Amino acid sequence: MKISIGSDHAGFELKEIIKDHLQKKGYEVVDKGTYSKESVDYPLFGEAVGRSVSEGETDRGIVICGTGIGISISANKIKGVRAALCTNEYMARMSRKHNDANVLALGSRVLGIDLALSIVDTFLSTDFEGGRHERRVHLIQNIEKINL
Ligand SMILES: O=C(CO)[C@H](O)[C@H](O)COP(=O)(O)O
Repeated sequence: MKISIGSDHAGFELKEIIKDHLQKKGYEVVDKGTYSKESVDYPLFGEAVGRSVSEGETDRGIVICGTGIGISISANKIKGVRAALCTNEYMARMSRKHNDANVLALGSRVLGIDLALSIVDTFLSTDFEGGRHERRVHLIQNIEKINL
């Protein structure tokens, strides 16, 4: 599985830790920045990861800012992106099982490193359940078609 990852300055250190963790597990990781702790604007990185997933360059995305809120809002503006802001493993599991989320958003100022890594592992190892949830995901996709 190919993963794109992006963060602002607040998420930079956690991004590097997650990138290293994923590479050690054998994932191919595409780093969309930022590349230092210098202050930057999170929408640029939410957009870059969102486009990477939406255009099929990568299978899943991970976006990180201080709270995870701004960068998840930004990624969700890209057509085809279902970004889920998760603060625990249950949310990560359900974002995959029920929502078929394709981008995980994390808050570096909210989560400890161990919890963040276990949220990432849960997100990447859980499959979409389909069934009634498929109908609901299609309804989300319909909203995108209407709001051109
Ligand atoms: O969480 C965020 C957006 O939702 C940002 O990381 C946060 O707003 C950045 O703040 P600052 O410029 O004060 O470091």
